[in-house]
Amino acid sequence: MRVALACALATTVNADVLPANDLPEDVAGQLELMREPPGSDGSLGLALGRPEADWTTLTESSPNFSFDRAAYWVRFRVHNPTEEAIRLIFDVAQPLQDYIDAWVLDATGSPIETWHTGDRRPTSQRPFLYRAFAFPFTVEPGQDITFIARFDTHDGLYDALPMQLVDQPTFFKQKDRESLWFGFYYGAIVILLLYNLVVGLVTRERDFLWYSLYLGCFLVWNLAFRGYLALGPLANAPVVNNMAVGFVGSSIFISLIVFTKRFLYLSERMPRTDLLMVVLAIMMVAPMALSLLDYYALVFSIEIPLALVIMMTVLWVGIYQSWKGYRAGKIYLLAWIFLIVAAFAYYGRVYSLVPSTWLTENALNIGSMIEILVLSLALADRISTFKQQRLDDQAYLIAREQEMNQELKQRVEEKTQAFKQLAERYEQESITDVLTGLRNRRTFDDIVSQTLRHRDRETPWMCLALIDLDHFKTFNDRYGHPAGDDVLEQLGYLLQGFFQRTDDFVFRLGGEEFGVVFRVDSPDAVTEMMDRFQIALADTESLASLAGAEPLTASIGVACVPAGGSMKPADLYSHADQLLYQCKEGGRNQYRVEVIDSPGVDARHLVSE
Ligand SMILES: Nc1nc2c(ncn2[C@@H]2O[C@H](COP(=O)(O)OP(=O)(O)OP(=O)(O)O)[C@@H](O)[C@H]2O)c(=O)[nH]1
Repeated sequence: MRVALACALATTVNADVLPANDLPEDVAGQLELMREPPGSDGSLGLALGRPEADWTTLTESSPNFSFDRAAYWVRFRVHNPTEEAIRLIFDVAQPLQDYIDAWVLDATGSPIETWHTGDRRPTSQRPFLYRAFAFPFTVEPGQDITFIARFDTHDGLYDALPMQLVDQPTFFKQKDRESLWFGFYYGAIVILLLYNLVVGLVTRERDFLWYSLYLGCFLVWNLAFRGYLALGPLANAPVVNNMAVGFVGSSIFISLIVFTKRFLYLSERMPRTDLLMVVLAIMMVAPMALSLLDYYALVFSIEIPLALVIMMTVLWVGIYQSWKGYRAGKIYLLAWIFLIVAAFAYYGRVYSLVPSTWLTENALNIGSMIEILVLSLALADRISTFKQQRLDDQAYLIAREQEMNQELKQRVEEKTQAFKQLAERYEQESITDVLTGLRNRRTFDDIVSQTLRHRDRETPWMCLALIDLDHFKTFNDRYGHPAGDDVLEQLGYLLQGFFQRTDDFVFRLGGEEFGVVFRVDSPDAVTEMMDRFQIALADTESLASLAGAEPLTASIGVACVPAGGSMKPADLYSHADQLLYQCKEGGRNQYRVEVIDSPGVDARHLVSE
């Protein structure tokens, strides 16, 4: 089949002698080709000794012998019909050709120039420093020369061999343009690589790091594939450069798989395809390892089909996710379409399926550049989406926090209010007598002293009445303590009802003793008040019904003093208490009123009748 391929590229008609001053643009049909018979020692002598019938015309300018262990010979003749020497160059723009031996022979068949080069030989053996292989020679006026070259492989794998024969100025002009173009291309990849690497390191987003690894592998592979690696520091270590093509080539696909898995969430969205991708990545380790053992043809016979399956799979992933409406999937598909179209254009040119133009020549570079750019943009877009998501999350958290703070504040307020009410209740309870609901002794001193201090023109007199039930012990003993409680309660009601002005204060001071703080415009009104009270006490039905046989009576001591004076509460109390005592001594059921104009002076004493 390989022989058939070689024959398909050639016809049996031998090519003409080429005029050095008027070279055809395309070498297709101008070169002669011979497949070296097995067992040949590969020497120039043996090739020259072959019958002419073994040579066929090469109809392709870029033949590809693919997998073939045989060596191939290419030959052409040039004549310089002019008066001047013409400098030409035979360019084999295939940086990965393993071995090339080339000779320029004069008309007698003697070698004028000899080269032994190829990417498996040190770069220093090249005619000059160039990423591929170009052979410069001069055709003197009237001279006929024959150029003959032998192409051989390390272990039987050829790539396309794009050939051209041009004058040297044209060649260098072309290569200057090419260098510029590649400079832009690699520069752009390096910038994108650094950008993704820095973003990955700063954001700790591993997608960027895997993508950077993919870019890094792609860059190194491309430099090796395009022959630039052989011009670098490892120029004279061809084995390493050859290993790099296979090793880094496999790495590209492994890093691409990891990136795709993460970028498109394959394990969640396409678990079966994810598994397939993992298997393919593991399989890719085989050519990687083989490349280290330098099994070049074997590496590519595994790597190429695997790469095709991977490319088809990632294409499927892109199509499926686009169909499902995932944004990342759409961008990914777009990026891959560019690369795939470019790859078809490039290889189509190699196999003469599409015309060889600047665009098809550089299709891979353009396509890969767009692919890389689109994926970088997709990643950047993802970062901005993440950022937006983070901002949204933050905004949500802030709003939630505010809401919770508000809730907390409200709860604290409610609790504070409840505590306040509770405290007020306790406070109220602490100053309230449980049985009668009247004020107890606690606030008595304060209220007495406040009322004593407060001058009022309308009611300038302040009185303190101490009311004590008579023979209450006997009542208790006779009717029981609960009945006594009822009496005290009813008396409380009575007092509250009787003294109900805003500046009247009724207290249960303890036991069956009650106190009333009240104001009057004149002390003369007090006796009349006390008379009324005694009547009320006797007439109050509830009390009367409780009292039983003996009516309930009380003794009352009332001390009155003009408010705003220097009378002390304790002294006032003591006066009232003494009056009460006198009432008890005087036979009970009576009141005594003492009017103290100024403390200790001119006290008027009024007694109930
Ligand atoms: N039911 C009842 N009795 C009380 C309460 N507090 C005090 N007492 C009783 O009131 C009585 C007061 O007795 P005394 O101080 O001897 O006074 P009295 O019997 O009223 O005699 P005089 O005051 O001298 O008329 C006692 O028997 C107390 O137990 C109370 O809250 N409820």
